[in-house]
Amino acid sequence: MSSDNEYAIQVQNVSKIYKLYEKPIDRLKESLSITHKNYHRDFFALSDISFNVKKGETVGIIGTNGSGKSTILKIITGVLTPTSGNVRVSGVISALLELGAGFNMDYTGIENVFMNGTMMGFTRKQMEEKLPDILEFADIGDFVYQPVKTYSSGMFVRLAFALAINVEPEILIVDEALSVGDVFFQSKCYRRMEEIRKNGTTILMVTHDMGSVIKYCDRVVLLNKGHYVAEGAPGKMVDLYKKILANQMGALEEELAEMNDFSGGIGDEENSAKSGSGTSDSKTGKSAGGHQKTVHQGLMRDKLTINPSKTEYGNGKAELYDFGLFDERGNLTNLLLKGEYFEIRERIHFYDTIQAPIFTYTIKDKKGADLTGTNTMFEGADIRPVKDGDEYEVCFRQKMTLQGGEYLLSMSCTGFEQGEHTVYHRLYDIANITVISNKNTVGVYDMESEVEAVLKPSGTQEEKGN
Ligand SMILES: Nc1ncnc2c1ncn2[C@@H]1O[C@H](COP(=O)(O)OP(=O)(O)OP(=O)(O)O)[C@@H](O)[C@H]1O
Repeated sequence: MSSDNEYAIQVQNVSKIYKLYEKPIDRLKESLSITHKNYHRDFFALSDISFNVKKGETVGIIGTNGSGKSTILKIITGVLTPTSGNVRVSGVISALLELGAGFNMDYTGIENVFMNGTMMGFTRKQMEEKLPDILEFADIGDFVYQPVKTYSSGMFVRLAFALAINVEPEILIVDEALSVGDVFFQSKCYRRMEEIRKNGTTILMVTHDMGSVIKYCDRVVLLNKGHYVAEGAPGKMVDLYKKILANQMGALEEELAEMNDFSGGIGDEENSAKSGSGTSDSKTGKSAGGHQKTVHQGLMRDKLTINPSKTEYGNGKAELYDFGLFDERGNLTNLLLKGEYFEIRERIHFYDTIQAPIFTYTIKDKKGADLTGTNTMFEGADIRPVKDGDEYEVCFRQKMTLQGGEYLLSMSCTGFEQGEHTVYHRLYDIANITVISNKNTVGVYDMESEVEAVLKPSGTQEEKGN
């Protein structure tokens, strides 16, 4: 049972409606109308959004452009008021919203630091104590004595972030700010965020960088066009988000319905992936897009360990009906040795004409971060147009250089139709790959360094060793 004080942020049935007028004059006409005639239409930037953030959690909000991410952050921080619903916040918020929010452009950097500190409830003395850390973190030199309107966007974000993160906030809210600033500053910010997160700060972040979402968030809320879609484990939510990006709304709804069948399952990694019948609907014999399926015998995939959860989507013009993973000795296996060559084979049946199909594979870690992958387009493979009834067999051959560990393999047949990226059939996290290694190096993969070390003892001739 959850008690109220376990939450840092509670968002309850929040809607934000903007009045949109066709012409500027309509606004005036409406305000002067004696009959109270409407000259506007209501636009729901947010429709009845509810979610909670527990104290100490790092939660990400993701969604396509215009889905309402910034709007909800602004409502939580009090910059905007909701049209209906309410937000309860427990703790001092430090927010890094869009560039410029909370800063007075005519004030110097230092003056802005003091002004924002006061707004957060700190005394001048407290801010004076924090100032050295803030300035050191921002590292913009004498510019702190200049009005912020003279700053480059990079300098501005350095100061704004340094301030937001060095006041030891109870709740830190970050909106996409990290995409500005150079790579060194970004990594410094992430390190600092990691520190304050370990100290128990609640973090709510909006970002389009799915790698950061998977790496830093405990939980993710997915919005679309102002509506709440789902919340749960980062890897799962990123997969749902990719469906929205690929316009696979049917597949998305199917998956959401399955997630909801597990009452109370949303937000729980294990429960949010429903056990299903593998990658195809074996009862109806239909492909993802509803075409009558061709039945294939003697499948490679039958000899592999595959994900029992339902993990497919696509418009049904193609079916990736079989795949295999072969080690250097030609064994069909999920087990590979680091350093050996291996093959990923895919067999695809087509139910329609496709001018330029693309075949792909991706390897992810357990948290859902893409580690590597390629496709026939990147590789410049000669792929011909296909028609109903055709089949393709594709083989990717490469060396396993990932460190020993457990990984997940996804694959798909995609393409472009009228310039739009189209997913014909995608199987994600369909099989595991276990990499066995007798020598691990640092990080996710091994660059297979060749080492040459030369000892030069004092007073002797040089010795060479490998
Ligand atoms: N002042 C406003 N008047 C009218 N519509 C607005 C206003 N501010 C935002 N909107 C609209 O509300 C919707 C949500 O905007 P918001 O900035 O919250 O989206 P977002 O998810 O943060 O998008 P992005 O990823 O592009 O930053 C958008 O369609 C936007 O055009």
